[in-house]
Amino acid sequence: MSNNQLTSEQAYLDQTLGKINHSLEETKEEIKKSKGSLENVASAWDDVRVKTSTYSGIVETAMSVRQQQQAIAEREAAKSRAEVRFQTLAKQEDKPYFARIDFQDPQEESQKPESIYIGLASYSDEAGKFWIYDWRTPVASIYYDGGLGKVDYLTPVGPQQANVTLKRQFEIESGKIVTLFDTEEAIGDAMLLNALSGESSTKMKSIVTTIQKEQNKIIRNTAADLLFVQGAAGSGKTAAIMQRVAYLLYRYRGKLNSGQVVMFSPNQLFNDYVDQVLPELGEQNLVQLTFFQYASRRLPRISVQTLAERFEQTAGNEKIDRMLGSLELFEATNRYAQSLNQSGLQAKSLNFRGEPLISKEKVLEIYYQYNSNYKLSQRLEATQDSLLRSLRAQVGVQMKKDWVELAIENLSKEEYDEMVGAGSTRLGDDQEGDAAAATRRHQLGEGPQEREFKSDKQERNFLAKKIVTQALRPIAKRIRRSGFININTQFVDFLRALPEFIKLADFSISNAEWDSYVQRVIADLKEHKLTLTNTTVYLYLYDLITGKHGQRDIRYLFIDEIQDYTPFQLAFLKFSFPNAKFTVLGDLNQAIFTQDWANSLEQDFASLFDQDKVELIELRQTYRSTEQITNFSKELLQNGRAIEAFNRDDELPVMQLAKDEAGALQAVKKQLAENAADDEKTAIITQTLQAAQDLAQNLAEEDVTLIHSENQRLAPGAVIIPSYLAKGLEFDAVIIWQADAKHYSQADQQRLLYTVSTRAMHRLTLIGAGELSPLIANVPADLYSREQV
Ligand SMILES: Nc1ncnc2c1ncn2[C@@H]1O[C@H](COP(=O)(O)OP(=O)(O)OP(=O)(O)O)[C@@H](O)[C@H]1O
Repeated sequence: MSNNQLTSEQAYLDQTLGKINHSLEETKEEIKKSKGSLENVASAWDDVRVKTSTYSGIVETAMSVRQQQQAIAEREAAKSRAEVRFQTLAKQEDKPYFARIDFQDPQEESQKPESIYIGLASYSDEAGKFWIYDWRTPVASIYYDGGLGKVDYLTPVGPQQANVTLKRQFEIESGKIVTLFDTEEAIGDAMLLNALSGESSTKMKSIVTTIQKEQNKIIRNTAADLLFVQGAAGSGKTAAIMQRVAYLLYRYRGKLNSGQVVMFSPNQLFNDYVDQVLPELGEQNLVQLTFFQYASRRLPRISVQTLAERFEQTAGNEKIDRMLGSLELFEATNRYAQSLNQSGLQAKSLNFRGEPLISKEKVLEIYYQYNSNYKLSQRLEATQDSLLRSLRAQVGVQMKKDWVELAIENLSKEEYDEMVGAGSTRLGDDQEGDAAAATRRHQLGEGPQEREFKSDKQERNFLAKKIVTQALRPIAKRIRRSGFININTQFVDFLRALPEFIKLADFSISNAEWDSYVQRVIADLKEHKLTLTNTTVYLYLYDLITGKHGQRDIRYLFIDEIQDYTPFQLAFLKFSFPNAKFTVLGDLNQAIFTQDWANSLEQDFASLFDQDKVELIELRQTYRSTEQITNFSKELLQNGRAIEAFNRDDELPVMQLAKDEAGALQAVKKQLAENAADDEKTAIITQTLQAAQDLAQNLAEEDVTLIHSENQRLAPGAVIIPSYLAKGLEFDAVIIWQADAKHYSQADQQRLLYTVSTRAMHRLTLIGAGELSPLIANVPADLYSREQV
């Protein structure tokens, strides 16, 4: 960088900042003005004369109220526009841009190249000159996509070409250029290295200044219905999708809002970790939830298997879990539901005062009286209508019963007044609303006046009708909510009938194994418990029977850590969000719940989409960890070769093996102290929750926080955390606890060990007791150092 360049760039920056400052002052004025005029308009309410004695007076009053409301709404909109602009400008005042590119249209090479500056948001002055371009504009894509020379980029009107003559990156602090470098690369290594050498934090940061070419493809993709991102641990999958959300919100501004974008994330801690990225980019947060939350919210009376239970209880059920999570089962559920059109619905009697009012046989008779061409949802709707009619017919029957007589006798004065005063409502209407409105009208003296009865009989009949209608109301509600279907029994019936709908032998499951599994599910259901896999089947079956169509307003759905989902769950999500485009991210090497069969997940899920609309992007370069940590951890895998480390040098991972657990504990204490002295934030990662709790007890004297539940917040200092909660997170230093033969020896623990090792950014220490883990013994000896402690 020459001094001349620096001087002229600083001059440009000063000019830009001058403009921004000016706009900032103007916007401040605007806010003040709109606040003032809002107050003026509001005080003008006093001038609105209410005239109600004549018809024209009423019309006049209504008109002026309306004008007044409109004036307030306009002022408010202007004020909030100005406030948003003010916030953007205030951010720009600090760091207005981070890059510059010069380019020419290849068709017009005789002309001077155009220079554009790229920042977090666009800025143009009164004359319409663009001083800064938002990083999401089509032209800014040039910055991320290639080096110097000819570059293609996509605009809303089609592909464009540019001949890039300069790429310059800046670091600006408080209005001064700190560094400036020109690069021929897409994004120079120097800038990236700088971005990556920072410390870990409890909040993920935005990466807009250093988005890589492959990541840019993910961010700007608008064509795919299913965008499948397979990427190594730390390759920036999560980072890329957070910027993708910001991009989509910008690209479809006005048509898409953040409430229409949903992300399924691995756990709550992760939600907490990423929740600053979008606000940092000037956008609102998207809706984030875990699959567990989604499923258990819909089944408040069932306790759905938690993340910890799922992680610790899957052993022993692999074959059956695999079948229950398969697309074959999804299809089988469809076939079973279809068969209910002929017979097999499990109904419940609608009981009233301890006895069946409408028996389950009657419910079934109604359900099956319709033509077999009916869809399940139509059949259900027709049944609901018919049952509501039967219920209304019951009013007359019940009115004659003794319990009604007794209820009339026992009416208090208040109850009597209430009944006699308010208007009547019909069963099956939205009674709560109607009744409330009627009472309000009554209180205002607007509703029907207190009745006068011609005879005692008339009074009795009136009261009896009221009492019966009220008493039957919960049943009407149950009918409208399809409470006459016994979904628990239906689900069990499906499980029992399953061998007719799927070949168990294809999954190497014997009939006896299946029968005993069904018995276990029945026992669980009695205790109101369901595994996550079963919950999904249960919900899908329920949705098919009741004809639910899912949430049609959701336009984009993101699923992170897709390797922990079953094909069935994914198919269910596709069914539940029928209008959404899917972006799914995963690393098959980090499958810690679904094990080997995660390998077919990609094809399974893709098979649900139009093949022309499926795109796969692979990210191989890792950014999180140092070269040494990446090279070590990829050797833990059988197929880790394709992973490329980013050239960032640091110390080798260390394997510390103690004679016994007490020695290992000492080693952890020592390492914790060393990391703290070096200012490295440490996570001690255990395999299970139990191990984390035990270790926390043993380290009670140390300054560490146990993260035992996903509902906690990430604490700023050192933490102890079980493996399944560490997913997606990162720490300066990681200590893997019990990294020995006793705890990490099975082939299926390879991925787990890989997942936890790749949480480390700068320092990785594995601590164990007894024998060296065979999984670590497989790693070439020059990739780590060994210490006997
Ligand atoms: N282009 C980039 N510029 C700067 N930092 C980046 C870039 N890409 C990724 N990173 C950083 O690398 C780290 C890992 O990224 P991220 O968490 O998105 O990876 P991931 O693929 O989701 O990992 P995992 O599968 O292990 O959860 C983060 O700190 C992220 O900010």
